[in-house]
Amino acid sequence: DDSLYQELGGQAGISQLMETFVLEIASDDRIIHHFEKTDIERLHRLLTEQVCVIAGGPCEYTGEDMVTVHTGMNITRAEFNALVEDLMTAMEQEEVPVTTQNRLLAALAEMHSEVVGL
Ligand code: HEM
Repeated sequence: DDSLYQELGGQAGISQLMETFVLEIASDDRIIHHFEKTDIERLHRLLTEQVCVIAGGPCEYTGEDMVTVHTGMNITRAEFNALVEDLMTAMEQEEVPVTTQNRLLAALAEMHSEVVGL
C-alpha cells in the first residue's frame, strides 16, 4: 500500500519535506547540540529514503539501523517530542494535509523506543 507515499507527493514531495524538516532541526536550540558533527547532506538523503520506505514507496534505506545510530546520544522523551514538533512545523510549511500528517506521525511515534533513552 503506497497511499501514504502518494499523499506525501512521492519522491519529490518527501525530499522537499525532509529538506524543510532538516532546516527546522538546524534552528531548534532544544536539539541542535546533537547534530553539531552531523553531515547534513547525508542526514537529508537518509531521512528521505527512510520516510519513503515507511510510507510504502519504492525505495531502499541504506543507512545504519535506528538503534545503532542513536545509541549513546541519551535522547530524552522531550527531545524526541521536539523533533516531532519540528516535523509538524515542516509539514505545515509544505501544506501536507492534516490526515496525511497524522499518518506519518503515527508511523514515527512507533519508532521512539529505537531512539529514546539509548
Ligand atoms: C522517529 C524519530 C527519528 C528518526 C526516524 C530518525 C532517523 C534518523 C536517520 C535515518 C538517521 C541517519 C542514519 C545514518 O546516518 O546512517 C539519523 C541520524 C541521527 N539522528 Fe535520528 N531519528 C529520529 C530521532 C532523533 C532524535 C529525537 C534525535 C535527537 C534529538 C536524533 C538525532 C540524530 C543524530 C544526531 C543523527 C546523526 C548521527 C551522525 O551524525 O552520524 N534522531 N536519524
